[in-house]
Amino acid sequence: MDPKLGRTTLKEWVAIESDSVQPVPRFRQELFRMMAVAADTLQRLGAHVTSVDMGSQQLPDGQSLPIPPVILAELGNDPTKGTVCFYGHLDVQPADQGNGWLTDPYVLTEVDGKLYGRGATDNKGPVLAWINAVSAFRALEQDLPVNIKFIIEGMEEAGSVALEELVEKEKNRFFSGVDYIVISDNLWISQRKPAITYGTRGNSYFMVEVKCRDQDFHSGTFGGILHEPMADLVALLGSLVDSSGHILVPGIYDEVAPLTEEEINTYKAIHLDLEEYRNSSRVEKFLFDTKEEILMHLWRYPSLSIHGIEGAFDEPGAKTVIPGQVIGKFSIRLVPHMNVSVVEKQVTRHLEDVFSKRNSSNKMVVSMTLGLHPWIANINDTQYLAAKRAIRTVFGTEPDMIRDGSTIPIAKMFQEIVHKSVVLIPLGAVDDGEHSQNEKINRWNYIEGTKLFAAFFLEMAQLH
Ligand SMILES: NCCCC(=O)N[C@@H](Cc1c[nH]cn1)C(=O)O
Ligand SMILES: [Zn+2]
Ligand SMILES: [Zn+2]
Repeated sequence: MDPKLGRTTLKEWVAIESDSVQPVPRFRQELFRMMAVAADTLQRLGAHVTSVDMGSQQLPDGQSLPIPPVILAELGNDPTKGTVCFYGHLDVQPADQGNGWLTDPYVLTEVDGKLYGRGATDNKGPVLAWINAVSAFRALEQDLPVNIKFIIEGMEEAGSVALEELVEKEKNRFFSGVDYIVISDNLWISQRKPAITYGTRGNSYFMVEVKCRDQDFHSGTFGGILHEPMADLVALLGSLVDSSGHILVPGIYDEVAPLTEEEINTYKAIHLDLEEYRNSSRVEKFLFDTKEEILMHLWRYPSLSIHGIEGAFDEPGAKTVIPGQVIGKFSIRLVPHMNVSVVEKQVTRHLEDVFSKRNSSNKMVVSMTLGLHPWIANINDTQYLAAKRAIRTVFGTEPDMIRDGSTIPIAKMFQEIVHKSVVLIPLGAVDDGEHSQNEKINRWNYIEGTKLFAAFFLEMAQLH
């Protein structure tokens, strides 16, 4: 670490095992350490830093764990300048070297220009790139072209626990002077071409429980005389989506935004080598054959995925059990202008309808455990123009204007609560492997990404 500039390296950050997904005291300690290191880095840069106590988290097993603080930091408060707020997270997904990693996930390791390590791209690298960009102005003894704020959390991978309440609370204080919000927590759609993201899908996560009793049965003793919970559940799950990916819940497509010719042209403009995409994903055939259809079904149409069955026998071997109670888990990715509570009603009504036709004596309970709204931005907002110009300067090309099929709940929260324009400026390449084994960020992306953020500050200052 450079004591004067507060410069920290990605290697130091990756070495901190800030896993927020596994709720165990050791990782929580690491998360607290991570947030303390980040707060210290920002302080050394000259930022005014507040580490907000987020209280504790009640787990389903009765255990309580402390939530790492959220960092709110401010650099500059010149009223003649625009204020850009950067959101990032420093927690990571679990990583276990025994589980397919070729290097130690917590030791940043360079191989052929690729920096491997958990959190390298999601999201420690991009947070540090933003800090490095600020630090570059400091090193050159130049005034920052814009006022900068940071909101950095440590629980994103666990669902951003308690963050919405904090954003609500800080709406008229920390966020009052903010003009624009930048998030860099997703990927390009290509290996080399930069992108700007203007929309994400939402997600409604469902659990459907089918219960006969709270104990399993022997299938020799009871098989043939029971309404088996698993058979009910498989029928319920099988009623949700057909083999072409079309969702069978009545009314689910009613509110989906109509497709315009202009929108189709935006998909045509994106360069996506389908063959390369298919090969790198190691998938023999997708549901759709054209680039436009693939992009539309990832970004602007809903999809339904079945994730798992709790209580099912899933071990190797041939146990002759009839599970007494099972819980099916599935989710629907939502798109503009679908509504979370309408979807909840449609899904519940559909499952009740299918279940009632089975005349089963089991009990079925449907619950929506997560309702995250889709987000879409106005790409004519100033910061989109600034990001495009900065990309032209640093990369010498026009960006792909993309949406993301996954969900970044904080984007919609900022839009709804803070009422500020949000842009996603990803730095990582399509093959960075967020959440997967051997996550990496390319050295080139990390360095050019830092330059991109610095160029973005300058463009924002001109356009504000
Ligand atoms: N490329 C950004 C990925 C962010 C991400 O993985 N978000 C999760 C959030 C979520 C949605 N439902 C439950 N968690 C995602 O699965 O989209
Ligand atoms: Zn992330
Ligand atoms: Zn993630």
